[in-house]
Amino acid sequence: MMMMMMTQLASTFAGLMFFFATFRQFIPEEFHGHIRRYLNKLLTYLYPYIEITFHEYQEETWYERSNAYAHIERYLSTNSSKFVKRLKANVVKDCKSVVLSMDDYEEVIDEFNGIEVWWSSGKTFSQQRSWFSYNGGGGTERRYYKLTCKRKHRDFVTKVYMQRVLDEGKAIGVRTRQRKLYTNNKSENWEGYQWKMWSHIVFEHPSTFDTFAMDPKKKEEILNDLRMFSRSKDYYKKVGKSWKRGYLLYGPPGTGKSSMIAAMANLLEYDIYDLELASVKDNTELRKLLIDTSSKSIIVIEDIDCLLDLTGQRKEKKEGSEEEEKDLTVKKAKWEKDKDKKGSVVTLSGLLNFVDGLWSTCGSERLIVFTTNYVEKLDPALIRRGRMDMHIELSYCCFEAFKVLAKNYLDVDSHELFATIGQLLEETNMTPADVAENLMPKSDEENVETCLNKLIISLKNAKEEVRLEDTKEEASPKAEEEEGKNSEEN
Ligand SMILES: Nc1ncnc2c1ncn2[C@@H]1O[C@H](COP(=O)(O)OP(=O)(O)OP(=O)(O)O)[C@@H](O)[C@H]1O
Repeated sequence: MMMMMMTQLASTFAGLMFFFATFRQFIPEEFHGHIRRYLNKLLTYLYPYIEITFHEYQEETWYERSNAYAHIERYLSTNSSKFVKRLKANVVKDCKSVVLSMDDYEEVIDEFNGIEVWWSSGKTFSQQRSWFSYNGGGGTERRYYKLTCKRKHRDFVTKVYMQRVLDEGKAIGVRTRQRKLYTNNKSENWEGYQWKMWSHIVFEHPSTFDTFAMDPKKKEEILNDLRMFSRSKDYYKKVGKSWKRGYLLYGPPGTGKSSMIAAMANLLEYDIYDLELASVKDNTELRKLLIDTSSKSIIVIEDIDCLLDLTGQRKEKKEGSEEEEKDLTVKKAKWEKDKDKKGSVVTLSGLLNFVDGLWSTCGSERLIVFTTNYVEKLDPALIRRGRMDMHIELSYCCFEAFKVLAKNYLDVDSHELFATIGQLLEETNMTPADVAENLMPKSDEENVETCLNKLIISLKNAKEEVRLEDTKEEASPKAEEEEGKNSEEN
């Protein structure tokens, strides 16, 4: 109602201004100044309000949602939703709660320190298409909030009241934030109804550093590094570095690289962007994806070794074991097939720029994590300190790591079979994933002892397999020698 009245007053005044503009040529020049002054006075009398508009996307940063808009949205959802007639509902936290916000073209009155302000929501349409808010009809929807207050309260509203709205909106955002796991879409789908560069689901991985099995000293070191990073905003500014840090996680499959990334995200309360490089067409697309990531996030590129070998820019290639080479060949073939199917031409230099080029400084408080099973295959330029600041080796299960898994899976801190298991873990390699699988009870009949015994049998089998393998390898050169001798004699 109030808004309607104000709109009518505004249009009355606009009519007067139009009248003045149309007939100004018939009015002597010397009266123009006076008329304008009187019209301004009349404006203050007829329409003693000011309006401030907050757009969802700023013109100059079209790719970035305005923080102010998001803070206002949350503030209004929390403070005013009970006074609004039409609401929009968002279901959050695994369908357990509903967040209500003002629907388009709704109005609400807010009061602070005895001063009233009026908020309204609306949207405009532009013919220009963008990646963000496509309305399906060839144009773009751009939402905004409009704040109206009395002209005499301008200073109070713009300084004190608005600061309160932004601070409260930000705090609500921190309290209710649902963390997200993003994956990149193919660029053909970046324009179109509801399509964006990244799709997401709610991130609710249970992995934490408490449940993560590794040497406790190493774990503590990583925890300290992460905590230090997250509170070093000022330090990074002081030393002139952008606030980001690179982690290289390497080790055989099943040693916990993905679980550690989830634990990192849970510790710091960051979102995860899981970047599938094979779907990225070229370096320009890679940069656009980077720009569209938010702060407080972890950008993950898994199996980085595949990409680098295919670009043919690797400086140094070390031979791995036969099995490793075979595994890598299979992975590369799969990657190449995906890449060809999706037409990806991301290069090493594109990736280096992604990690620490000029564009990488947009946003802040970001971790970039590469994972690989073959660290020795990587281009040294990619993993030098400064790009990948911390190199973390995730390896086969040691006794300390086993104790964490025994606690997680069987809820035991000690047992008489622990000594045997400790001994076997020293003598043979088993990944934490395999140890965990053995420790997990598969039926009600399985108890702590049966599970520990299951693990002992698996460890013994693995040890025996290695022994047989070694004996075969030792025997084969001898057999070849014998064969050689025999053929010479014949
Ligand atoms: N260090 C660990 N601590 C606790 N659980 C682990 C650990 N490593 C592996 N696991 C268990 O094994 C499963 C597989 O591990 P994960 O996927 O993290 O390994 P990965 O190193 O990322 O493997 P890949 O290289 O094949 O992607 C996890 O779901 C987790 O349950």
